[in-house]
Amino acid sequence: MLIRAIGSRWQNFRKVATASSVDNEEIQHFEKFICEWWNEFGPMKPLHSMNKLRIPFIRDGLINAGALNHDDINNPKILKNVSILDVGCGGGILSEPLARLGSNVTGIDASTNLVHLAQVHAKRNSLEINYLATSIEEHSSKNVEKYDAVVASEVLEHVVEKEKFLEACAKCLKPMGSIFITSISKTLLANFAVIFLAENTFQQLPKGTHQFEKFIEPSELQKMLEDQNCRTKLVHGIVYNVFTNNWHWCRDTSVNFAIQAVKLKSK
Ligand SMILES: C[S@@+](CC[C@H](N)C(=O)[O-])C[C@H]1O[C@@H](n2cnc3c(N)ncnc32)[C@H](O)[C@@H]1O
Repeated sequence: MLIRAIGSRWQNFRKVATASSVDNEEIQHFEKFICEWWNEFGPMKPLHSMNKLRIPFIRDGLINAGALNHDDINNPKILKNVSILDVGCGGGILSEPLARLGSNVTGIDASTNLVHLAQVHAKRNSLEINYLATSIEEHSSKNVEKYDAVVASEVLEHVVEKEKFLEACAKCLKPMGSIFITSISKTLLANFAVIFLAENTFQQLPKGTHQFEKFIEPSELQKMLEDQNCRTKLVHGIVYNVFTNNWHWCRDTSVNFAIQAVKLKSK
């Protein structure tokens, strides 16, 4: 009885002490690959190849959500009037092409070392990106309704306290702004495809990158977004070919998926 009471107190204490979405073991895991982050054929190669799919997804999602001026549609810097927060930006694989499309990108990550890498890499490529080593909870406390779009790509499956994470993401978003998320579904098929095949068998991803318990089904994510006043606009399934390192859209969302949701105006 006493042990159970102490155990429950300890759990509550831990919840308060770690009142953040950051799992430090995850951050340490990603920092191991810092030297190879920008190697297109290295351990982060699926993130590099995923850009072919997720950049048009974000760009077209913003066009369809009416976030762009009509005059900008044919401009190579099509996103020039759009402010984007890239949450869990890592070394900047997604932030950089978004900045090349003209958008005003802020990238945040819980890893100071990865943010430093991102800063150095952007500078070398003459890109102006505002990178910050911080948590989304901290950032959202000072940047309420600041961004036209918030992106969290391949991050949610590494986060604890997903509701808190999404609440903070939504807080940073302007009303009628879009949140774009890509993640992994909590299904046995995803466990097999991502952990057994991609990680353990073909080693297309570093072993130990994913834990099944942290995956989330799109329907559960949609519900959490609704709770933050964000209405789902699009849900796509994504399939990764481990042999060709190519990503494709598909109907089936039971392994990888992408969601765009729009923050409604407050009632
Ligand atoms: C798989 S990488 C994705 C990086 C980037 N989004 C991309 O697609 O190129 C996951 C990143 O999320 C960061 N991360 C994990 N949990 C986080 C959290 N709770 N808050 C902020 N960053 C987090 C890690 O440090 C890592 O850089």
